[in-house]
Amino acid sequence: MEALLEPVFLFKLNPFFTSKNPCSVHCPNLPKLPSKPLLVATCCAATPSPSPLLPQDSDKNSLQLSPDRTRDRRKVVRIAWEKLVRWSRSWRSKAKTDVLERTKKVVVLGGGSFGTAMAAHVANRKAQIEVSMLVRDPAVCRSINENHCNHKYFPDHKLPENVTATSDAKTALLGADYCLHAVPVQYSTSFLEGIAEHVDPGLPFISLSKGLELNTLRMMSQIIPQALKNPCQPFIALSGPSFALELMNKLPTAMVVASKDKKLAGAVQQLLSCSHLRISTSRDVTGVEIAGALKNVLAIAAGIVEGMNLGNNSMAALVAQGCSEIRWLATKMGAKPATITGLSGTGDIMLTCFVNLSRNKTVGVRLGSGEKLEDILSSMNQVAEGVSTAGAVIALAQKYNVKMPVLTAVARIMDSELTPNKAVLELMSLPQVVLGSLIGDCTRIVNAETGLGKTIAYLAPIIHQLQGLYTRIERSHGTFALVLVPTHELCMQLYAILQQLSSSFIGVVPGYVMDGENRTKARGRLRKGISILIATPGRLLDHLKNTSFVYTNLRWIVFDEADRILELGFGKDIEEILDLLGSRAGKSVGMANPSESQRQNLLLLATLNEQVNHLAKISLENPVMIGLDKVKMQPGSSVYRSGSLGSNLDENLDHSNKLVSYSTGDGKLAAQSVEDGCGTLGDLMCGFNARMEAGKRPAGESSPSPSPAKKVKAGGSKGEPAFGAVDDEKIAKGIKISLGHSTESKDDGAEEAIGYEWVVKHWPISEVEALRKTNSIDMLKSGVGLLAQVMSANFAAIVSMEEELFRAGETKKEMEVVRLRKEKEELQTKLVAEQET
Ligand SMILES: NC(=O)c1ccc[n+]([C@@H]2O[C@H](COP(=O)([O-])OP(=O)(O)OC[C@H]3O[C@@H](n4cnc5c(N)ncnc54)[C@H](O)[C@@H]3O)[C@@H](O)[C@H]2O)c1
Ligand SMILES: O=P(O)(O)OC[C@H](O)CO
Repeated sequence: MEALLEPVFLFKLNPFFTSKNPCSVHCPNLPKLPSKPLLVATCCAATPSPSPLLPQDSDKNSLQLSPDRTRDRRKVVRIAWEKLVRWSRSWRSKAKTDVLERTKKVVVLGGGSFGTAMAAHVANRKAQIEVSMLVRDPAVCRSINENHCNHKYFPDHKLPENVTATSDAKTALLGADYCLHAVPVQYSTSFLEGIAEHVDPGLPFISLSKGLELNTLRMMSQIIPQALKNPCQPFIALSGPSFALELMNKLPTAMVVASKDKKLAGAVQQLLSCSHLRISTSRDVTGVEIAGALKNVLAIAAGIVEGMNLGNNSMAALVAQGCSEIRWLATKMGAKPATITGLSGTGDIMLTCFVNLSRNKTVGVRLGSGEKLEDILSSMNQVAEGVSTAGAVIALAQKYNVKMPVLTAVARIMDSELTPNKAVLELMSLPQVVLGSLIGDCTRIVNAETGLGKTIAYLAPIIHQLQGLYTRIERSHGTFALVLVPTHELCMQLYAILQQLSSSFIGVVPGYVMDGENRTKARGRLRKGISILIATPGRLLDHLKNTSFVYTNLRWIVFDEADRILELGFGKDIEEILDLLGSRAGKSVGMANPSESQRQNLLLLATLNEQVNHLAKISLENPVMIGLDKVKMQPGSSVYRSGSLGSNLDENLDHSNKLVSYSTGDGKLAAQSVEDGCGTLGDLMCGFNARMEAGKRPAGESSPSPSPAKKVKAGGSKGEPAFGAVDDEKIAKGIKISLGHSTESKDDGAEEAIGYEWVVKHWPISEVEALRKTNSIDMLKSGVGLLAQVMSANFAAIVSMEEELFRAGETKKEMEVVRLRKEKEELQTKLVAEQET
C-alpha cells in the first residue's frame, strides 16, 4: 500500500503538488487517478536509481533478473495484493448501512463553497435524503432551488435534485437528523444565537469550520454548545485535507471525524463515507480542531514565502518549523501528537501549504508579492480563516507558554506591525536551538552534582523567557522567579552569577533575601520589586508574613540543592512557603490571573531521599526527572558506569540496557562539551549578548563560582550523536546524553577518567525516535542542544520518583533493588548510630 503514497508518484499524477502552479477555484478538473496501473507507475518512478533489490556489480547480465525470479517476484506481489483486496472486501461486507437508511433529513448551515460541496456529497449518498441548505443570500437560494446550482461558488456544477435551499431557519432545521455547520468561525456565535430557538437539543452538529474565535480563543466545540446554550449538544468535528472543489469533482479524499462520543463518530463516518471519501474516526477533538485552525495560519506563511520567491528550501524549513509549533501548542492543549502528525494535522498542512487552491495560501502569496492585506481581503468573495485565527495565536502562545515564532510572525503581519521582509529577517536570526531546556513545559526534578552548570541551565532560560514576554517587565511587576537555597553562602554565589547573566537586560532585577542580613534593607529592596529573587527559606517566610511585596506574577520556583534545604530542617518552612504562594501541586491560589500564566516548579538535587520525595509530591505536577551526571569511567574502557542517583538502582537500569545513549563525540574534553552546551544556551539567549561559562568547580567549593566572563561561541560539538545506540524496546528507561570525558589528576598523582552526561529518565522510546526523525542533526549536536529538544517536546508525565515507578507496576527485579537499597540505608543508619554510641 505504501506505493500509493510514493511522493514521486503523486507528483507525476497530480501537477497541483508543484508549488508554482497557480490555480483559481474554478480551475479545470484534475487528472483522474488511474484505477489500476498503480504498481506500474511506482516501478517507473523507481527506475532512474538502481533498486537495492537488484544486483549492482559490473556484470551486465546480472542486472537482469532471470525469468524465473521475475515470475516469483510478481507472484509474491500478486498474492500480497489479493490478500489486501480480500481483507478489504470482508470489511466492506461487514460495513453497516443503518445510519444512512435511517437518515431522512440533513441541514447544512452556510451556503458557501464547503457547505455546498458537503450538501452535494450527502445528497449523492442517497436520493431520498432531504438536504436543506440554510443560506443568507436570496440569489444563491433561488439559484439552488430553481437551477440546482450555486451560481456564486460553483457555477459549473450541477447539484443533486434533493438539495434545496431556504433562508428560513425554522424550515431548514425542522426534523433534521444531522446538521453540517459551514459558517465561518468568526460569525458562528452570532449566527447560532440567532437560530438557537429552532435547534433540537439532540441534533448532532458536524462542524466543518476551521478556526479559532478571535477574542475568546474558543474552538467550534466550545462555540456551538455555548451559542446554543446547550452544553450537551452532540458535537463532531469533521476535518482533514479537503478542498471543496475536489469533493465536488468526486476526487478521492480522506477526512477525520472527531467526537468524544465514539458511537456518534461512527454514525457520522457511516453517513459520509463512500467510494471516494474515506472517513476515519478519532476521539481527539482538541487535536483535530486545533490542527485544522492553525494550519490556515501556517498556510499564509507558506504563501508569503512563495510570493517572495524565497525558494523551496525555505518553504520546507518554514513548514517543518510550523508543524513543530502546531504540535507544541496542540499537545500542551491536550491533543495527541499522533493527531497532529496524522491526516487532520500534517495531511491538511501539506495540502493547504503546498497547493495554490488554498485561499489562505493565496492570501499569503499576494502579501508576499507586495499587496496590502485590506486590498486582498476586499477582493475575495470567500473566507480565509487563517487571517483572524492568526490574531488568536499570540494569546494562545502566551496562555500555554509556548514559543511559536512563525505563527506569531504571521499574526504580526496581519496586524500590519511587521512587513513580510522584516519577518523573514527576524525569523532567520532567531536562536538556532529553539527553547526548551530546563525551563519549559512542566515541572522538573534535576538530579545533578554541583559544578556542572545547572545554575546557568535554569537561570538563562528564565531570563530568556522574561525577555520574551510580550509586555516588558518592570520592577513594579514584582517577583517572577524565586530560587530557594539552603545557605547564605550559596545565596551570594547564585546572586553573583545572576547579576552577571542579567546585567544586559532591561527590567530584569536580580535580588536576594537571606538569613543573617539586615531585615529593613531587604524589605526596601523587596518592596521596590525583585524579578528574580534568591532566598533562604527562613528569611523568605519571614518576609512573606511581614513584608508586603508583589509576587502575583510568580511563574517559577526553583529549589536549588533541595536535598540540603531539607537536611537543614527547612521542610516545614517550605510547606508554609508553598501554601502562602499558592504553589502546592494542584493548586493555583494567590495568583492574580492563574489562567494566564502557568507555574513551574523545579527541584535540583544531588541525592534522592524520602524527604525530597515528599517535597516533590507536594510541589510538582507530572514531574520529569533529568540527571546530569559526572561519572567515573572504568579504567581502560570507554564504557561509562552510571551513578546518577548514587544508588545501585541506576546501575541496574543502565546494565539492563534500558538507557538510550547519545554521545556528543568521543574523546572530547568535558570542558569543551560543557562549553558547547553553554554555547547552545548562548544561542537560546541570542540577542542579549550571552556571557557565561560553566567552568569546572575548583576543589572544595560547594557550587560553581562565577567564572570570569568569557564570550562563548555558539554552536554544537563537532561529533554526531551516536544514534545507532537506540534501543529497540518500545519503552526505554531513559536517555543518556554523553557530553564527553576528560582526565583528572587525583591527589596521589594518578590520572582518573571523568565523563559527563545528561540523563533523562523514563522516557518513552517512541518519542525519542520521533524526535530523532523529525529534527535536524544540527540541532541535536550538542548535549544540551539535544536536551533542549527533548525538553521542548511535550510529553506525557514521566514517572518522577522510584517509588511511583514501582507502584505503576514495574518488574520484580526493580522492586528487589529498592528493597536492597532500603536495607543498605538501614544498615548504614544503624552503623552510624553504633559509632556515635
Ligand atoms: N472551502 C473549502 O475547501 C473548505 C474545506 C474544509 C473546511 N472549510 C471550512 O469551512 C468553513 C466555511 O468555508 P467556506 O469555504 O464554505 O467559506 P465561503 O467563504 O465559501 O462561504 C462562507 C459562507 O458563510 C456565509 N456567511 C458569512 N458570514 C455569515 C454570517 N454572518 N452569517 C451567516 N452566514 C454567513 C456566507 O454567506 C457563505 O455562504 C470555513 O471555516 C472553512 O475553513 C472550507
Ligand atoms: O482554502 P483554504 O485555505 O480555506 O483551505 C481549505 C481546506 O481547509 C483544506 O483542507
